[in-house]
Amino acid sequence: MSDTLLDITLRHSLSTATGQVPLKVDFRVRAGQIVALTGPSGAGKTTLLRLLAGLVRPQVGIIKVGNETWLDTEKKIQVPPQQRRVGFVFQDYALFPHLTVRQNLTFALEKGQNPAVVDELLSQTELGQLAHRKPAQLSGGQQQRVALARALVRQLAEPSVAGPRVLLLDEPLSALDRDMRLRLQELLLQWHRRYQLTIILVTHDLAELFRLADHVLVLEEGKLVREGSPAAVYAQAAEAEGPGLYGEVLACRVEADHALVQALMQGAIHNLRLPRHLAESMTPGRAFWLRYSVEAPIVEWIK
Ligand SMILES: Nc1ncnc2c1ncn2[C@@H]1O[C@H](COP(=O)(O)OP(=O)(O)OP(=O)(O)O)[C@@H](O)[C@H]1O
Repeated sequence: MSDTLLDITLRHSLSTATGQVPLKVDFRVRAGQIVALTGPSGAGKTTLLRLLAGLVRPQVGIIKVGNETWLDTEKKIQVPPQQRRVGFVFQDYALFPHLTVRQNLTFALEKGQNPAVVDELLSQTELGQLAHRKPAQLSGGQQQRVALARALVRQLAEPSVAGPRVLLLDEPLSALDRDMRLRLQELLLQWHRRYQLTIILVTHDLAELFRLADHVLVLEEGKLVREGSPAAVYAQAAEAEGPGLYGEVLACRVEADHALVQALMQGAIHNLRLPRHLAESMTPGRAFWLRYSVEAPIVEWIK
C-alpha cells in the first residue's frame, strides 16, 4: 500500500513468569493513523513499543519507516533509539527529577535546534506558569502533560522535511482523573491534526479507544488476534463473545450533532460519543448494551 508509513515484522521471546512466550507480530501503519494497541496485561504491548523505539533488540525483525530501514536483523541494520524519529511516553513518565519543567523539555532538543518550540509546547499544555518547577512539585496530570510535551519537542524542532513524526504512547492518560483525561485526549487530537502525527497508543479504556483511534490492534499472548477499525474489531468481539458491552447511563449531554454519554461499563466509567438521535432514551439509570457496527453504534435498551 503506497501510504504505508510503518511496515513491521518482529519475532521476540517474552520472558514471562511462566516461561518463554513468543512475540510474533506483522502489521502496517498508515501515515497519519492513530493506532490503539490493546489487550490483556502481559500480552507484550509495552515490549512491542520498546522494540519499535529501539530500546529492545528483537531476535528477528524488520522495521521500515517510509523509505528508511530502522531494523533488519538479517542485514544487521539496527538504527539506535536516538536516531529513530519517535517520541515516546512511558507509563511512569520518566522525567528527569533534578531538572525543571522547561529544562526537561529543552534537554530533548538536539544541538542547533530551535528552542522556540519549547515555549510553544509549554503554552499549549498550559504549563507556562509551572515551567520553573521540578517534577516532584507537580501533580500526576501536570507531569503527564510535561511527558507528552517532551515527546514532541525534538520532532517539532526538526525541519518539516525531516520526515514522519511518530509518537509511541504507553497508557499515557490512565492515571488521570476523568476531566484531565478528556482534556488531554482533546489536546492529542489537536496535535495529531496540526502536526500530522502518526500515533501508536496503548490503552485499556474503550471510550478513549473509540474517541482517538482509527485503527485497533488487539494483542494476546504475543500475537495479534484482531485488527481493524474500532467499530469492526468490537463488532467482531461482540459477535464472538455475545453482547458484552453492557452499560448503565450515568449522565448525558447533548451537543450539536452527538451526545456525550457517561456510562458505567464493565466496572469502570467510560465516556462515549454517540449519534444525537440515540440521546432521547439516555436517561440516568437506564441500562443498555452497545454494539458497534461498521456504519454506526447501535444501542439496545434492556431496562
Ligand atoms: N525486554 C524484554 N524481553 C523479553 N521479555 C520481556 C521484556 N520486557 C518485559 N518482558 C516480559 O514480557 C511480558 C509482557 O510484558 P509487557 O510489559 O510487554 O506486557 P503489557 O502487555 O504491556 O502488559 P501491561 O498491560 O500489564 O502493561 C512480561 O511477562 C514481561 O516480564
